[in-house]
Amino acid sequence: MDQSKEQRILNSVSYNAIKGDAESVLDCIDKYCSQKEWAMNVGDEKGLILDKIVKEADPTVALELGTYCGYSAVRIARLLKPSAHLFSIEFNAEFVPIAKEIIEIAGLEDKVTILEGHAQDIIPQLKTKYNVDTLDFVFLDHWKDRYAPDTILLEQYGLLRKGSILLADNIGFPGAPDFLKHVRNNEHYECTHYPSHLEYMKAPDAMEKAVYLG
Ligand SMILES: Cc1ncnc2c1ncn2[C@@H]1O[C@H](/C=C/CNC(=O)c2cc(-c3ccc(F)cc3)cc(O)c2O)C[C@H]1O
Ligand SMILES: [Mg+2]
Repeated sequence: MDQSKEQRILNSVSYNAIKGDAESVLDCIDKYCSQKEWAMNVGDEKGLILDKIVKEADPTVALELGTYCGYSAVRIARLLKPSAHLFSIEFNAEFVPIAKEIIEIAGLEDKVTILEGHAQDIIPQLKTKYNVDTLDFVFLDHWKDRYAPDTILLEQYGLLRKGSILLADNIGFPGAPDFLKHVRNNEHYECTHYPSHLEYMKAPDAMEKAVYLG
């Protein structure tokens, strides 16, 4: 059975990246996905916006929805302070081992825990099973129609605190209209829009930051 695109991305990282060097892992994936096979990583341009918001948040506990190959997990985890941790939720059993391997090549396996399952099943367990109090930063990059319901779950399970920062990918394309409707014109959120471009393409895209006000 020939390999998947995600397996080919891992092969490229495993062969070309410098072990323990997160930047070289990111560069390798960006190079492969812009020159060989497009893939839905947040990419280098929107990645700079992600970096900026993560640095601003300086989170102790961060959550990512939609690990995929682990590109944004590496992007986030490389900026975390020693005591900080990233939980990343992924339900596709094919992607989990690939992401784990890519995160390990980046030398960040101690900073990231991949939780295998559907976000709607895992979010309710974060406090009880994973000893999370509240989340300082959340990166939403999973199925776009899940952004809104999963944000509401985070609220309902008391996982957001005054100042928790949500950052959502693909607000431009494929778009997440329900999420935007939920956070904009909502007294509990302060939103900022970041126009950008689709990963590895010229097409427009955007990210939205929504700070929870309590
Ligand atoms: C609910 C839930 N729980 C756990 N994992 C979940 C989940 N929903 C998706 N996931 C996992 O996240 C990943 C899914 C991400 C969805 N992202 C996308 O569909 C996506 C699509 C595009 C795109 C742009 C232009 C085009 F022409 C075509 C596609 C670009 C992107 O940046 C994307 O994130 C993988 C999946 O297994
Ligand atoms: Mg995305």
